Order: sequence, then structure tokens, then C-alpha cells
Amino acid sequence: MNSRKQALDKAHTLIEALPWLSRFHGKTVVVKYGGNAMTDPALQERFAENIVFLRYAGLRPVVVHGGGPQISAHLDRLGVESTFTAGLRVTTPETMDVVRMVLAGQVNREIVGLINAHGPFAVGISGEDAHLITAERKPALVDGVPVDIGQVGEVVEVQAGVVRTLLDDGRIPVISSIARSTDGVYNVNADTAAAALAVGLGAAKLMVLTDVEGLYADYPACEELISRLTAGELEDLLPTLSSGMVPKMEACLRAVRGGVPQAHVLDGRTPDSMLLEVFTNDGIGTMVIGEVQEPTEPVALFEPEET
Ligand SMILES: Nc1ncnc2c1ncn2[C@@H]1O[C@H](COP(=O)(O)OP(=O)(O)O)[C@@H](O)[C@H]1O
Ligand SMILES: CC(=O)N[C@@H](CCC(=O)OP(=O)(O)O)C(=O)O
Repeated sequence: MNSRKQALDKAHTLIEALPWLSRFHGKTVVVKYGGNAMTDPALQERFAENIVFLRYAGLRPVVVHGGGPQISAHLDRLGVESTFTAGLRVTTPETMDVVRMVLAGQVNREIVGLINAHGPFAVGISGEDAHLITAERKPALVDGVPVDIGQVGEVVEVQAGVVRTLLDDGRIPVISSIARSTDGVYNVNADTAAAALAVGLGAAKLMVLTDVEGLYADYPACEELISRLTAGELEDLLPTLSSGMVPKMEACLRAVRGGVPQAHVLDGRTPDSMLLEVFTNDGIGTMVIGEVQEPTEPVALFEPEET
């Protein structure tokens, strides 16, 4: 490709972003960054660059992170086996200590450090802080029967004031998926925590990063990606989905039903997947929308003058 054509292509990409910049300027977007999308150091740095780009572009990004593989690796080093029931970690008081230590003490610090390599933006907090996330004990459902899995919580309340204050101050909140309650702390699935925060913040978008392109209609063949579906269609599909995607798609449904206009599952292995989603016309991954369809094209910036 000659250099003039390359330059024109770059300019085209930039100008294509203009209406999207206008649409999302000043809007809060919640990004869930998870364990399996978080393993490659080069991609981690790129993730941080994308988040900082969103911030400089005038959006208000909020990062909610998990770290399931990192928790399991630490438990393994301690000689403790990880057990999951219906996709949720069985969390004894000893396991809870490790969850808290790894999420708030290790993973949160790493993400904050990567973002802050670009400026004084990221502030790490835990869902326990300032009553941000309150949870209630949640048994897992196995064939419809509730099974106790310890200190695992379902989010029942979000007090987003502390996050709003940080955003108003130009910061990028980075939040660990841990919740408080009157009777202790709870381990909350990070997809669920991100959805609850997106609703609590009145976010314009939830983006859930994972290690696949999005939701496949034909999993495990993975040839048919669903690029767009409504909350109603997703509700019908949910009982047929296999684990892994279930908490992610439940989170998207919860967000959209709670008033977030768009929820996306994106491939965290694709560099710049967030930028491609927010700033290009084609988007990427799987998008869940409410029943009342959002316009797919951005609104015109200026009405053409009448001649
Ligand atoms: N219908 C589906 N479409 C895409 N992935 C699916 C589907 N059903 C199950 N999966 C699995 O879900 C996994 C993502 O879930 P998980 O590993 O828990 O993600 P993360 O660690 O990013 O939170 C994918 O790697 C894939 O193996
Ligand atoms: C209750 C429960 O299962 N909590 C998760 C919290 C971390 C998480 O969700 O991390 P990923 O997003 O990386 O999977 C866990 O302990 O693994």
C-alpha cells in the first residue's frame, strides 16, 4: 500500500470516530476486565492505553475487575483446591481472605499501575469501600436446588457516590469485585458486579472483555458469532447457554434491563477491541440492546443548512 493511501485511510478512521466522540462525550462506560482476558502482559498494557484513550477522548471509564485464574493460582500455591458450583467459587472464610488479598492487593494494584504509567488517573478501590457494593449471601442453584457455597454474594445495593466523585475529579476508578454486608464481606462474580455498577452509575455502555470473540450461536463449533440481540432474545437463549458465558450474558441482561442502553461482550485478546467498539461504525463482538432499539448510526452533529 502506498504511503498516501495509508495516510488517507488513517484520516478516514479518525473522521469516522467524530460522531461517536460526540455521542459518548461525558458519558460513563463500565468495562469489566476479567481473568482470562488479563493474562498477556503486552495486552494488559494495551488495555491500559485503551482506557486512558477513552478518558482523554472525554468519556468517563470505570474498570471493574475479576481475577478468577489469579485467585485459583494463589490457592494452588497454598495447596488449596479451587471448587466451583454452578460457575461460582465455593468460598470458605479462608478462601475469602485469599480472594480479598489477590483481588484488592494484587490484581487491582497491577491494573492501577498500568493505567497510571500514563498519568495520575487510576484510583483503586474495593466494592467494600464507602458502601459501594452491598451483597446478600447467595446459594448456588444446582438443578433448581439451592446449595450453600459460603461467602458468595448477590449484589443488592450500589451506592455509587464515591465512584461519581472520582469521575468528577477526572480519575479512573478501578474496582475489585468484593462486596460488604452487615455480616461480613462477600465474593461477587465480577461480571455481576460490573453490571450492577453500570446500572447504579446510569452508564451509557457496559463492555465485558473475555477470551472469545463474543457469544456464539453454535458453541463449541464457534463459527456463528451473534453480533446483536435484544434483551428478550437473550432471555430466551439464556437457559441453553453453557457455563462461562452464562454470568456474562446474565450481566448484559441485568445491565440492559436496568436501563443501560447497550451491553457488549468483547474479545480481550484483540488489541484495541474497546476502541473499535466505541469509535467505529461496525462495532465488534456481541451487543445486547433493549427492546426499544437504539439508533445504530450516531446522531448527526450538525443539521445541514437549508439552501
Ligand atoms: N455460547 C458461547 N459463546 C462463546 N463462549 C462460550 C459459549 N458458551 C461457553 N463459552 C465459554 O465461555 C468462556 C468465557 O467464560 P470465562 O472463561 O468464565 O471468562 P472470563 O475468565 O473472561 O470471565 C469462553 O472461553 C468459552 O469457552
Ligand atoms: C463468586 C465467584 O466465583 N467470584 C469470582 C470473583 C472473580 C471473578 O469473577 O473473576 P473473573 O472475571 O476473572 O472470572 C472468583 O472467586 O473467581
